[in-house]
Amino acid sequence: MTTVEPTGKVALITGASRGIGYGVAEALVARGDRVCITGRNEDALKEAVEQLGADRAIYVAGKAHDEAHQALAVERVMEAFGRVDHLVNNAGTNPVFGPVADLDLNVARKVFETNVISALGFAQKTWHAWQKDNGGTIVNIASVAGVAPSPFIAAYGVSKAALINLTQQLAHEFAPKVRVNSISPAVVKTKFAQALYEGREEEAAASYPLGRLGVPSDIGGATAFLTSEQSAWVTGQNLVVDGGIFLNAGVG
Ligand SMILES: NC(=O)c1ccc[n+]([C@@H]2O[C@H](COP(=O)([O-])OP(=O)(O)OC[C@H]3O[C@@H](n4cnc5c(N)ncnc54)[C@H](O)[C@@H]3O)[C@@H](O)[C@H]2O)c1
Repeated sequence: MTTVEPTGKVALITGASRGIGYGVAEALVARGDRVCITGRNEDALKEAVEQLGADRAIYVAGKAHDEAHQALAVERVMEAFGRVDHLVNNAGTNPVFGPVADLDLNVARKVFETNVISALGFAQKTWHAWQKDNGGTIVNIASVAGVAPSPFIAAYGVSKAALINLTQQLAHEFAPKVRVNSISPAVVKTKFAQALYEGREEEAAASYPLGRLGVPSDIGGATAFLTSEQSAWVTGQNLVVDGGIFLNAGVG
């Protein structure tokens, strides 16, 4: 049970039983929002809801790219809370690491489906709920790999670049009712990114001007800003949250 004063606002967050999505859910619940988290693993979702507080959180299990799941999730949020204010498209995948010349196109399709089509579908379904009710905000969790190319993760990088462009498209079309922004993190300590720093975290952290890798609450804080009135005149932007690592691009 939480004692925070409720904001009356409701957020739908995809892929949020762990990692960055969970960090976002924690940040929004901590300020008094109610949340609906989605993901594929029902046990993990149940546990996450218990930790967030059953008075503040619900879950809907399913695959983010499945249209029926998208519709159901929005429907459940409306049933449970009577409104939706924020959509955070966080679910994402990167199953391959290797040269673009050998990239399996079926894998590339799957990456696009999860990283781009899911966000597009959830935005559509939420938009239709907004038409009957209030406006709101969308935050798409992109990546620094969508801003500058990273070798050996072409499908992922291109999908995140598409997500950043989708953010701008939606920001245009959904204004003035809905503000749409993206966040592009560098390496954040989650299961997804573990292979990038495991056994060499100190060395990896040293290349960041702020001296450490990201943690989910860093992205939670940025999302809290972009879903608050403090960012009321911000739309169509991609907020790079990277411990300053991009500053090093100009060095050497
Ligand atoms: N961790 C990083 O360094 C980093 C950096 C930049 C961007 N990101 C992005 O942040 C987002 C979250 O990543 P994370 O690091 O927390 O990873 P994670 O693996 O810890 O969490 C990803 C979540 O998305 C869910 N998910 C994946 N595919 C799904 C699907 N088809 N349907 C429903 N849920 C699905 C997973 O089950 C999991 O709950 C992703 O979009 C990722 O691309 C992560």
